Amino acid sequence: MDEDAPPRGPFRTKRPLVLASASPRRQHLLTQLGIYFYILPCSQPEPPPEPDELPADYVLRSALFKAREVAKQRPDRPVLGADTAVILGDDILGKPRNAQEALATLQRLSGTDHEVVTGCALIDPDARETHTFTAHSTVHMGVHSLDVLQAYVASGEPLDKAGSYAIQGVGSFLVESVSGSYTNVVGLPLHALTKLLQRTGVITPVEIPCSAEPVEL
Ligand SMILES: Cc1cn([C@H]2C[C@H](O)[C@@H](COP(=O)(O)OP(=O)(O)OP(=O)(O)O)O2)c(=O)[nH]c1=O
Repeated sequence: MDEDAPPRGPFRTKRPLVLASASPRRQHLLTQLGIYFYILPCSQPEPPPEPDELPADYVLRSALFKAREVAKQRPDRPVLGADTAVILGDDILGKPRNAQEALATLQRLSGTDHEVVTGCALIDPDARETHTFTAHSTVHMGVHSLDVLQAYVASGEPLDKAGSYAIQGVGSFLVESVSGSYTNVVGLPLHALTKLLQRTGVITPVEIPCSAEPVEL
């Protein structure tokens, strides 16, 4: 990226970060904010949950794992890792292994409330600090017939999504309501993340020339 490039949104990127993610959704979420970043997915498979590991502890551990693996390759830049899981009862639901598992998951989620938790880890080499946090959202799924769920699975969208659905995609029809951050369900809690990126100087608000006329409300 051209680090002198003009800002594309409300933030100027002062320290381009490395996004340790292969998720097109995470890449899109940062891009839509106009934040400049490099993409360097973690080449190692994320660790599975430990027995009885709390969901928030797991997604944090997984996000840290991804960030630390990529930071080994880019020790000079801030590195952001993230991990999102759908929690139903005591089960941590990641991405389905196949269409059958995706359908079974969606049948379990139908008509219920479930949690979506995302862990984020930002490694800041300049400050020699690692920042971590989790964000929780509650999703209420409507009741859907087996035929509809089978047709949704056949679309292929569920196969690379935690919980076997994409709230931002075709799967939006499944969701009756969300409490908490919507972007957290997609894969990055942008409200909390942009606060952290500002605190660490990765981004700053774009300066508005004082000559700019105030917007007539
Ligand atoms: C619940 C939900 C998940 N997802 C996606 C976001 C993530 O890409 C994926 C969660 O799996 P993750 O393991 O968090 O991420 P990933 O494997 O896709 O990418 P990486 O590990 O390289 O960062 O599910 C949606 O796109 N929409 C949704 O509504």
